[in-house]
Amino acid sequence: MSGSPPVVIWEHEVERLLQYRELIPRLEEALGKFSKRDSAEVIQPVRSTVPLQKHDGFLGLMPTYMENDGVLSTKLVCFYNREAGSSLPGVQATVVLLDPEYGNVKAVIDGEVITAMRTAAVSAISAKLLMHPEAEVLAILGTGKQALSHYNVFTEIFPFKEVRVWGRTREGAERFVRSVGGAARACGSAEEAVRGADVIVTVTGSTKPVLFGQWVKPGAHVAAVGACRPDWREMDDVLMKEAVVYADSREGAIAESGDVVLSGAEVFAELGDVINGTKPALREKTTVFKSLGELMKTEPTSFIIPLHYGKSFSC
Ligand SMILES: NC(=O)C1=CN([C@@H]2O[C@H](COP(=O)(O)OP(=O)(O)OC[C@H]3O[C@@H](n4cnc5c(N)ncnc54)[C@H](O)[C@@H]3O)[C@@H](O)[C@H]2O)C=CC1
Ligand SMILES: O=C(O)C1=NCCCC1
Repeated sequence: MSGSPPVVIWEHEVERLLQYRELIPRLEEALGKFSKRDSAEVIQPVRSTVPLQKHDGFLGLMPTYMENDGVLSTKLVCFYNREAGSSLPGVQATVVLLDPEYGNVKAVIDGEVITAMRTAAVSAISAKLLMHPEAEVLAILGTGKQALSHYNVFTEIFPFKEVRVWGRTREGAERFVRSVGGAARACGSAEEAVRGADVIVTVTGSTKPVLFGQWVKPGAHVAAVGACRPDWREMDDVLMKEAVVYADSREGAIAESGDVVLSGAEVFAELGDVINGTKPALREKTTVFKSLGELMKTEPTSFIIPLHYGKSFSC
């Protein structure tokens, strides 16, 4: 195995192999394992970030080792501040799978679909755990790649009666609505999208708040995905201080989330703590899940390989 060149698995193949119905239970299990902080289960340090100052971006290195599962991988992700507007992509990712015994690279896998689907699947897990069970209205702020993957998984697994979308431009929101077949409503302002919503997803490239606590219905659940730098924001202090805050990784949120760092909000629990039953899911309260994407890129990667080889491949 160590002498074989790495297999390259690219976007369309990953798209063909990954399904939310398989991804979600695996991610729930992986989130639970991570929150136990048992080094034989998952080692996932906070990502190292290299600034790409000239290009207003960052390279994030995200290694994970799951010893019991024999899986070693790292994601390499470049992400940029494209707030000023640019046709270049905001996020580009690749996942590298290694043999933990030999140290050689076994696979190089496109990270675009993994990033879109894993991030949306974890937000959906947060909603499953924290939203009101009879939630009817979903609001999505943002109209990019994450907006689409979040729309796809949220409408696949929850019976929302209404989906509202807001983008920086009315045309952007209308284009998004057309792209999903018209089953959503484009809103003229973020406030219009959010007022009365039961679940709010923030997936913007903004560095300043786009979601304000005074608009948010008490008891609503927010899955906050953008603003993954310590000086970037998507939510204001009112919301951050009123809500009960959950994260995928507590250390990640404290180090990388401007919404947490600058508001001084406390991270109440990780999603994995709720899954493990060590912290409660406070569904009746206003809740914020702050997603940093810190973990679980390994999990989808590990099962793409056997799927790619028709289950007969052994890691
Ligand atoms: N938490 C996580 O695991 C992940 C977080 N992200 C972050 O999520 C956000 C969205 O990512 P993608 O959808 O891939 O990016 P994208 O570039 O496809 O979409 C970004 C969207 O944000 C909008 N936008 C940009 N500046 C804005 C502003 N000032 N106000 C309102 N809207 C604004 C754009 O018009 C566009 O609709 C980014 O901040 C990205 O860094 C992305 C991947 C994973
Ligand atoms: O996990 C990821 O992928 C990302 N996280 C935060 C910033 C953009 C990409």
